[in-house]
Amino acid sequence: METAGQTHLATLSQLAVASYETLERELRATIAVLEAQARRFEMAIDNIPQGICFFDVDERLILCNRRYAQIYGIAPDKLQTGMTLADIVEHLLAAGTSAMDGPAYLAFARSINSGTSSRTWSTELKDGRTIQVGRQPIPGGGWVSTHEDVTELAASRVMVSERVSLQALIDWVPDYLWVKDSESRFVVANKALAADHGRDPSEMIGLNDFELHAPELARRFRASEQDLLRSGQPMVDKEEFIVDASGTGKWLSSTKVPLRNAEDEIFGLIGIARDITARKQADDLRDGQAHILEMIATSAPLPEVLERLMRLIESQLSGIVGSVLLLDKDGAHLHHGAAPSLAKEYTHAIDGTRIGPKVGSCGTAAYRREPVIVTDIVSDPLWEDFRDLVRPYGYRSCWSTPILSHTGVVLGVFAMYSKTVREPTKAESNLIDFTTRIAGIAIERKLAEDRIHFMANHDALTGLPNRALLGDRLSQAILYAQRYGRWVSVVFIDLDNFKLVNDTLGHNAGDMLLKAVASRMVECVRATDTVVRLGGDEFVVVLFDQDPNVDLVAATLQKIRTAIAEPVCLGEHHIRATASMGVANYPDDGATTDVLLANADAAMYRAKELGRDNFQFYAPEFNATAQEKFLLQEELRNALARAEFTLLYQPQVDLRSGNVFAAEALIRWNHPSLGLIAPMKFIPMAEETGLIVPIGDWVLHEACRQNKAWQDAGLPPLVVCVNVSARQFKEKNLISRVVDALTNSGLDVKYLELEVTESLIMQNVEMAVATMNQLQSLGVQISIDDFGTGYSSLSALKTFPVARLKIDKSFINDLATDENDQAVASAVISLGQKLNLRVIAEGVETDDQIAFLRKNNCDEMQGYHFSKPVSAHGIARLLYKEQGGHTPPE
Ligand SMILES: Nc1nc2c(ncn2[C@@H]2O[C@H](COP(=O)(O)O[C@H]3[C@@H](O)[C@H](n4cnc5c(=O)[nH]c(N)nc54)O[C@@H]3COP(=O)(O)O)[C@@H](O)[C@H]2O)c(=O)[nH]1
Repeated sequence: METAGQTHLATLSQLAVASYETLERELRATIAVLEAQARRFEMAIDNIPQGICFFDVDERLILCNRRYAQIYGIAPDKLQTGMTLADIVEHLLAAGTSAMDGPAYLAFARSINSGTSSRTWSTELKDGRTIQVGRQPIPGGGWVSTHEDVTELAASRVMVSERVSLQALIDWVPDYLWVKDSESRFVVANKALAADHGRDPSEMIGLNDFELHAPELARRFRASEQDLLRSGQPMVDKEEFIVDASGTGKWLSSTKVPLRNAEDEIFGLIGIARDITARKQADDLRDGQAHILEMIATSAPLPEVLERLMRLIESQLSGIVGSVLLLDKDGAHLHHGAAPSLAKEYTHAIDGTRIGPKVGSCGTAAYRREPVIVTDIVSDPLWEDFRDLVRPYGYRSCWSTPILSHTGVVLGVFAMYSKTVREPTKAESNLIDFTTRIAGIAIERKLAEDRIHFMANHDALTGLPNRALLGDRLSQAILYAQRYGRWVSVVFIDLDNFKLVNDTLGHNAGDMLLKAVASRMVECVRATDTVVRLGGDEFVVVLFDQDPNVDLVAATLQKIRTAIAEPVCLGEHHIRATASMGVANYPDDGATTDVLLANADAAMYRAKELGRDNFQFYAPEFNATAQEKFLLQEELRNALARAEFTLLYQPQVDLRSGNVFAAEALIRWNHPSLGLIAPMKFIPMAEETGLIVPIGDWVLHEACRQNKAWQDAGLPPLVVCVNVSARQFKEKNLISRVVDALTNSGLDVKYLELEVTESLIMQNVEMAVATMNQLQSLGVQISIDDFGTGYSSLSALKTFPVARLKIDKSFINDLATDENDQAVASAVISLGQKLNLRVIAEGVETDDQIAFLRKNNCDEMQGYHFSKPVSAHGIARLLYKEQGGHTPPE
């Protein structure tokens, strides 16, 4: 290549042969052209990005550009044409850019620039820059060199080579790893991350999130990263849920840290994220199970527990929905307990399915009591009858597991449906088994709670609501009545003489009677009414939403009364029960549950007082009666000390001779202000309070004393009969008390007879017979009072050491007309005859009754027909009269 200098010299040699003027003109023109060319050439050279130098064969500088001076830090004016290479090296050293010293640099330059071949090499300057130098020889000697600052390029080359090795390294990392620039573009991405997007790591470079993710997720990523780049705050182990490009939801734990350059400026970020979906699922499963167990422990409603359980398992198994079916009490039908994700129409369609050997997966699983895995509903014969039903919903496989109690009883079925034809994996089966067991615990617990609740609110014997439920039902009835202007009738019911049945026929018979009466009462009322057993023989009926009409209430009560009175068969006995009932109506007789119950109770007591087997509507004075009863009880406690008791005597007559042979002592209470009080009014009270023991003692002493007094007065000797109450009879020292009474009075034991009731004996036959034997061995006679009412059996009667049977008044009252009473009376008489016992009829008031008794060979009688109970003087008078003597003095 010709240099500018060569052209110049050639031109000058041509001009030497031309005429001076012409030549001068031409020369000037040529010089101008050449100068212009040279300027353009220099300008061009100055504008190229590389430094450039021309050297002649003598190592002298022909030309260099500004860039060259700039690269080496030499002032441009220092570089003059004709300078030697050594001069330039001097300038270079002065500029301080050379990394080598002068001689070394010169030697290096000369070795490089010698020869005729082209060369390229890099040199590193003192300031760290890398200069790539090219050398090209010039024809005829000399050379041209080019100089390019390749520092950045070198750096990126290093980076590229580093990146290549780093890529290999990070591709081993199973987590997602990436570097992004300040614009959130990927600079580096590892294989795991790239593979998720179906790419190679190199294809990720330069992409941003919007090119990889759905817009919403991309926006989320970008916003958080830009925030991080702005604030410089790293994001550490942030757990976030994303839906990836394939539509799969996954949990990531992400850490993103800003990247800074030497100037501490942020130019990008490095991120690492781990797919923690499996761990999250395990956590969710554990937390979910803990939550469900807590729900079970805290008695959360069963549907809520089952729904939570179902949602939990659905969150663990992809593409699966399920249901819990509960087995009805009848053990034959299935009803839905929870099916949050199953198509509602389908759920309804199979609700109430009967279990059986070929009833889809669930009905069959419950029937077989083992899991039934149907992988393809379309072809499995178990689904034959249900295929059309399920088709519209697209379920193809159904895996059903019976839910069993801890004793192995089927409680329901756990069903899982998939829209693909498949069977469960091992892991899925394990999870289903485990969840099914939890469902079993929840159901069993609910059943136990229901049972406890029922037991707490119901009577175990009759199954009726108990006192605990009464308050609730009554309150609701009152609220309803208040709102709609209706009545609530509260009926207190107490069976009459129930204790007698219990005592004489035993507790089993008593229980049977209570059950029979309870179910009859329930049949008499509407489903909205409530029949409650308070305990013992006490019941309450709450009549809900009543017409405000006493007659209608009375009609219901009469219905109950009639139903109760129907005979009940208790083994070999047929019992006719009766009840005393008291009614209080809301709102007239009370506004609260307590007041209504108290007033119905008072009315019931009134019914008892009025002879039982009737019902009474509450009246305010009943409470006054209760108050009165309380006061009377207090008076009774003092009556003995105040000597307010007296005895009347009722003669007993031999039916054949007509002679008085005995007298029954009957107590009276002569109250200073209340007057004469009948025993029926205070004896039960004395029994209740235990006062009967000292009172009975007094009667015994007084009767013996009086009898001895009659004898001492010269009257024909009589037997005095003294009633002994159950409480007295059970006293341990009864025998010694009797002995005391005889000793104190001096009465011969053969003139004392004790009357014990049949029911008293039947309460505890063994004990009664033992006590009666002791009395008999003393010489005291015993008669059985109220005979015929206590259900004593013939075999038991034979063992009783008694002298007389006393036919109860209730059988004598209608003796003339009632065939049943006649049958009982004649049976008792013939029984006495067979057992060699005397029989006395009590309550005899008419000639017809006497005629019947005589005709049936009854031995004795007592009753108003002959004499009412009379004073001791009255008896004396009677006996004198019988003797044909005069009336004794008072
Ligand atoms: N533990 C004790 N109980 C006693 C004592 N004194 C009496 N009683 C018991 O009280 C009940 C009621 O007795 P009372 O009012 O005295 O009635 C007796 C007779 O008056 C009555 N009676 C007798 N004959 C007739 C009649 O013809 N008609 C009719 N309507 N009543 C009549 O019967 C009662 C006697 O019954 P009973 O004892 O079963 O023979 C009563 O149960 C007494 O037992 C006592 O001191 N202690």
